[in-house]
Amino acid sequence: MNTLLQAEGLSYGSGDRMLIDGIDLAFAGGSFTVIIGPNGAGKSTLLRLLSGELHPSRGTVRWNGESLNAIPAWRLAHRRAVMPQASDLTFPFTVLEVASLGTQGIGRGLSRGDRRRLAHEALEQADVAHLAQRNYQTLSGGERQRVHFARVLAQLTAGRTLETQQILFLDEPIASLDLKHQLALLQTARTLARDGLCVIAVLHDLQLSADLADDLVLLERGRLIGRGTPGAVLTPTRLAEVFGVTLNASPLPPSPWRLAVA
Ligand SMILES: Nc1ncnc2c1ncn2[C@@H]1O[C@H](COP(=O)(O)OP(=O)(O)OP(=O)(O)O)[C@@H](O)[C@H]1O
Repeated sequence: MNTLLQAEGLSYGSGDRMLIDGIDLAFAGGSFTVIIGPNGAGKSTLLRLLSGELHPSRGTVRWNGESLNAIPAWRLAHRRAVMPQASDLTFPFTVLEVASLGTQGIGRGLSRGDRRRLAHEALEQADVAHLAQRNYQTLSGGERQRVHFARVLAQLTAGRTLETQQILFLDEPIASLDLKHQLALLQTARTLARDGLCVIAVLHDLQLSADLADDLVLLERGRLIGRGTPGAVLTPTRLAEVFGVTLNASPLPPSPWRLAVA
């Protein structure tokens, strides 16, 4: 594996509690990894540590061998985009302005017109171009989520004018989306991974995770319980122990969804 991002002995504590405890993980370009685990397992905390948004209490995160802490914020913004779980904006931005935020200060040799075009294209990719002039604050939860997906897509496209290796971090990106848009967003992420991007997402839907991910990272109480292909990680024993659910035969029975996302 051609490692792009590597976490070693990664730990994060709050008070006397370890929210992330001694995790070693490596991620390569061109891969789609999904972090799974029960509520409170530490998935968002891990994502924030890997993206450089949080600083570890112990351990390191390295980008191509270079400590994440040593990379200037502007360069990091070209290398990785983060779609957080919730993104409330207190300012009455239009949808186009929110998508354009992704390109602000990002990219080399881009004119204002180029940035606007990138934002528009990203809105189209996220199926919210028809809302471009709407006040973001008046949108539904799912529409807002799609606008933020457009924002990170625009950021990555602008960043590619300077950086060829990039990571997209997605924290429960489909939580508010209807089925069609869940599949569309994940399909877009998967296509980006096929084209060389490293995609790291937190998802709760184990079926979709198994269908779409190259590999899964399973967390429980801040610890790494499993890492590998969906078939290797989602064993009946683990599903019972970690999620408290039982399955009779195959860990993940055939689903009609699989046809749609193949
Ligand atoms: N700043 C903080 N201070 C104290 N505890 C925190 C802090 N941030 C998160 N936690 C706790 O750490 C644990 C892990 O939180 P995290 O949000 O990473 O979990 P998660 O796996 O993403 O959960 P969910 O599936 O519910 O979104 C939770 O028990 C949470 O209450």
